[in-house]
Amino acid sequence: MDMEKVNSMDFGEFVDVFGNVVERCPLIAAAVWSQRPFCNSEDLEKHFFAFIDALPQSGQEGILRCHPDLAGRELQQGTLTAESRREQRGAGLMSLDAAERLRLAELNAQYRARFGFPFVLAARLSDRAAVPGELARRLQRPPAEELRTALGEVKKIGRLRLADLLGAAGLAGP
Ligand SMILES: NC(=O)N[C@H]1NC(=O)NC1=O
Repeated sequence: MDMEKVNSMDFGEFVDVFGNVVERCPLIAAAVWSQRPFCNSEDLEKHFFAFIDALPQSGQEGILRCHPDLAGRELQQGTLTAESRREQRGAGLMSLDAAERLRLAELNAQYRARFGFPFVLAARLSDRAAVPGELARRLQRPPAEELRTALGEVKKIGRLRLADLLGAAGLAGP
């Protein structure tokens, strides 16, 4: 999909296509649409990230809270978004054994209790073997530092999702 196509999208189409670049936060795509035209994919990405950076802490924490746990209840219940499902499956989080699932559930709960938002990690850049160690490590960090790290992961996820969308031949159109 080229930028000309992106820049020609009406509001509804843009939000349909880019609404989950940030997990369950279509409001961000809705706000970014107003900034068009975009000169290239980096420019488009910059607007998504600038919106996140400009939010007060409560809004940034709200974005994190829109993310499903890794290997959590929504994965078990089949209620993940298509993007999250693909990412979690790719990292092997759909094939954990019972002990691994329990360990992650405990760590996720500890993390949420400490910071007040779920543990967020770009699953496509990690894997099932690395996630528990990374979670345990980040559990020890000071809250302000951890908020910055978690938002950095949201941006990594968004960058990969944008690349999928902009590279997708099926969406290129005539
Ligand atoms: N909790 C969390 O990190 N969730 C996410 N990570 C990812 O790569 N996709 C998600 O939904």
